[in-house]
Amino acid sequence: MEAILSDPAGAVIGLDFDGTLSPIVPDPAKAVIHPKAPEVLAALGAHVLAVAIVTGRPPATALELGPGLADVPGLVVLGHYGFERWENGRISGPPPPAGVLRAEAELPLLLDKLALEGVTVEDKVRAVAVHTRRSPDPEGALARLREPLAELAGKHDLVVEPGRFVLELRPPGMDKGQALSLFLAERAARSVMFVGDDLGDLAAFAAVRASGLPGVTVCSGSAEVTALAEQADIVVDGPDGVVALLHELASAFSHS
Ligand SMILES: O=P(O)(O)OC[C@H]1O[C@H](O[C@H]2O[C@H](CO)[C@@H](O)[C@H](O)[C@H]2O)[C@H](O)[C@@H](O)[C@@H]1O
Repeated sequence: MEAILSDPAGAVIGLDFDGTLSPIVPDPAKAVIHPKAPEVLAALGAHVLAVAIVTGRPPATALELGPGLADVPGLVVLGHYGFERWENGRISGPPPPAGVLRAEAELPLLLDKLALEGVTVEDKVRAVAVHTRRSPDPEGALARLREPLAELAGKHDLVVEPGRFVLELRPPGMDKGQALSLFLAERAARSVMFVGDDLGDLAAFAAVRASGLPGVTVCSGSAEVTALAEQADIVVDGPDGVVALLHELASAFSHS
């Protein structure tokens, strides 16, 4: 934190979206960014080298669920775990892999056979997520889905990314760690902070450590995920705690 405070112009602030900037809600389509997050990110963006949102969401969805984010100075959104990038109003990325469409086409039959109530599918074009949060037994449904979804993913050259009551089928070859490492190198960052809440953020924590830069890892804590808190330098209380921490940082910058 010392390095970030003394040289903000060299700092990259990386943040996850769901569970970090946006409180967890039962329906993924109804998630919305914490009302104070865009303003505090804009305040930070005015001082640091870059603010980067590194998320499993498509960048366009993160921006849609986060009105005001597009105005954060210099914001970059590394969506789909880094496969798709939004910057200066433009989205770039490789073509979506064919395997996702094929796997998605097989999902209805697979889910019918398992007869799991309340399991929902989120089509993200470059990935497909199977959610159990709205099932009467979210943990049980997740356990019954693990093996068949791993088989389906393997058949279509995809990998399974586990998250908070979700299993996501997505292409291999990129994760939040790689996305963050590439971004730090591209910007010649001199320090880094990464804030996350879920298992997919462990790779970004590892990238902070592997970068060799002065870095700090922050967990947006929840009762649902404990593995990340164990690896974090700082644990705060969910998105409210994240916004409070970012606010403190922005205030420190504006008073120095
Ligand atoms: O990398 P992230 O920004 O954390 O995105 C990970 C996944 O988040 C979303 O699902 C999670 O949030 C939902 C809304 O609060 C919640 O209903 C769900 O249970 C969580 O798993 C999103 O829907 C996925 O596509 C993202 O990959």
